[in-house]
Amino acid sequence: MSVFTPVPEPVLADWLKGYAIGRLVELKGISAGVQNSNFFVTTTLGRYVLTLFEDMPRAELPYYLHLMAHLSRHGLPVPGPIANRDNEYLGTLQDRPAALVVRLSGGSEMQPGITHCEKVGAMLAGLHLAGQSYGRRQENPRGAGWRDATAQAVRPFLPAGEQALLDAELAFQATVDATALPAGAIHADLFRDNVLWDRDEDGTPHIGGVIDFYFAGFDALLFDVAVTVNDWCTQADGQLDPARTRALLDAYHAERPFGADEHAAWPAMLRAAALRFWLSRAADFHRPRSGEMVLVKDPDEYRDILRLRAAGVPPLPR
Ligand SMILES: Nc1ncnc2c1ncn2[C@@H]1O[C@H](COP(=O)(O)OP(=O)(O)O)[C@@H](O)[C@H]1O
Ligand SMILES: N[C@@H](CCOP(=O)(O)O)C(=O)O
Repeated sequence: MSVFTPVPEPVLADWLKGYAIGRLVELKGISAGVQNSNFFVTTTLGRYVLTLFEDMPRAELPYYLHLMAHLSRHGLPVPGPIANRDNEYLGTLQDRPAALVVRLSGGSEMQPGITHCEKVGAMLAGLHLAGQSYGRRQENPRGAGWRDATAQAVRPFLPAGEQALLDAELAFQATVDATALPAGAIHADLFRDNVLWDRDEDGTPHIGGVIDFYFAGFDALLFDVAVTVNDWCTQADGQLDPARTRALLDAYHAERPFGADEHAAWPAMLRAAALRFWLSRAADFHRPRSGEMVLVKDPDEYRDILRLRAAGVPPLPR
């Protein structure tokens, strides 16, 4: 469920007077998503998505909204935020920080093929290249500090075998210096449900939109590639699908070639990315947010992916 805070139509109609996007025609809650309250808003001038931020510190939100504006200005299919008549992206609605962004077309593809993976690889490289000129900096909110604190919180809930896996992985990651890798603004959650697909007239899929930048931050670009590969290129048994993995990485490499330091760090980054989602899912599973119905994703999937990546991975393209 994704509407934690209801918005009555008359309240929204009044709030929209602070914008230059016409009058409210339709308001509809969105059932996907787990973090915030989201609505489709149609006005006499266009189609938008309204987000009420439920748990996120207000001071951190401008980083995400300005990043979306920056990427959109660079021609990427990222929803541009809408400024109000005070020229601000961030407002307040129902006592929550709130923002409107452009509604993009398309739907997610949960069973991607080679063409999808190629396009996602090229898109991710585009995001990273455009992000290099983004002037703001905010650390990855799910970086090393969060990882260590979450591991300590979750560890007591895990069976002995999983505790051993966690301890070994934390010890391994402590030896990895990701700060030396090429870095910049990363999406950090480019899962299949955060890309919207459209079709060309001949039926070829193309990316209509990349959404959900609310885990973005400054970190190693290769970590973002690893997060993306672990979701888009993993088979049902947890192993990487060789053809999809190659398609995604080749397409990325063609836009932003991987360096020697990235070749060396690749196995560690795939493991770090798997650990990050094992931990967040395990935390949601064992310590759910109280008073809310939230979708909890399966932590075991990423525990198994972590085990498999630690056993060996194919190299990056050269
Ligand atoms: N700009 C957008 N254009 C079209 N649909 C969107 C847009 N932003 C969000 N959505 C829809 O809303 C859903 C939830 O958004 P998401 O950002 O993933 O929520 P949450 O932050 O709560 O996880 C998405 O799955 C998508 O269907
Ligand atoms: N992609 C993450 C969950 C993040 O939720 P989102 O709906 O905000 O993308 C996972 O799969 O664990």
